[in-house]
Amino acid sequence: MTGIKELLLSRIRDVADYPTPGVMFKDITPLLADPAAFAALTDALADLSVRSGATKIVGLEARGFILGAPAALRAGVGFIPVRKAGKLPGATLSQAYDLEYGSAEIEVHAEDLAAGDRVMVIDDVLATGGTAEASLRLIRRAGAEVAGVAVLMELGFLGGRERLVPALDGAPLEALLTV
Ligand SMILES: O=P(O)(O)OC[C@H]1O[C@H](OP(=O)(O)OP(=O)(O)O)[C@H](O)[C@@H]1O
Ligand SMILES: Nc1ncnc2[nH]cnc12
Repeated sequence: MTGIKELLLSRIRDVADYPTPGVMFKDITPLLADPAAFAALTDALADLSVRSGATKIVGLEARGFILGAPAALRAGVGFIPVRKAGKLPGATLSQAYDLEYGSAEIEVHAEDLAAGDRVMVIDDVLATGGTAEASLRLIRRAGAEVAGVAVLMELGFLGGRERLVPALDGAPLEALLTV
């Protein structure tokens, strides 16, 4: 394990039975409160985005905003928020999906993505892969190309990678940590 992985892992807190019984919640707030860990994470995500040739970064609400926005600034590309339904004021594309603990619908401003864009999706956790998969559908429906998905942490036992890899169609799934 490299130094950065140890640092990031040490700043993620396990919270049992949150938000529902049986879920082990991975809380990234201690990592965000540590500027050295947050900077190392931002640099790693930005580096993956630059290497993938991404021209835009999509962040998935809400924790994907916290990680994706500084990574976009660092990478020198635009940041596009994919939000839970009903939060964006303009014309949107919508996609429904299932979560580890519920179901939801995400949206993007239709005008934010177009043919010629190459998009890296950033989020904190890959669990079942439902959120990320839905975001890939939105990106492609907008006419843009998927550069990859980059997450801080993959929960391997939930099978998100197996779900997402076919949907990625050859683009990389990068997880800085796997548990
Ligand atoms: O791989 P999946 O099973 O789709 O789960 C992963 C998603 O779930 C969490 O977000 P959540 O919807 O809880 O929203 P939040 O970031 O606003 O807390 C997490 O931040 C990912 O976006
Ligand atoms: N166990 C978990 N911890 C943190 N975020 C999540 N999103 C989905 N499952 C999660």
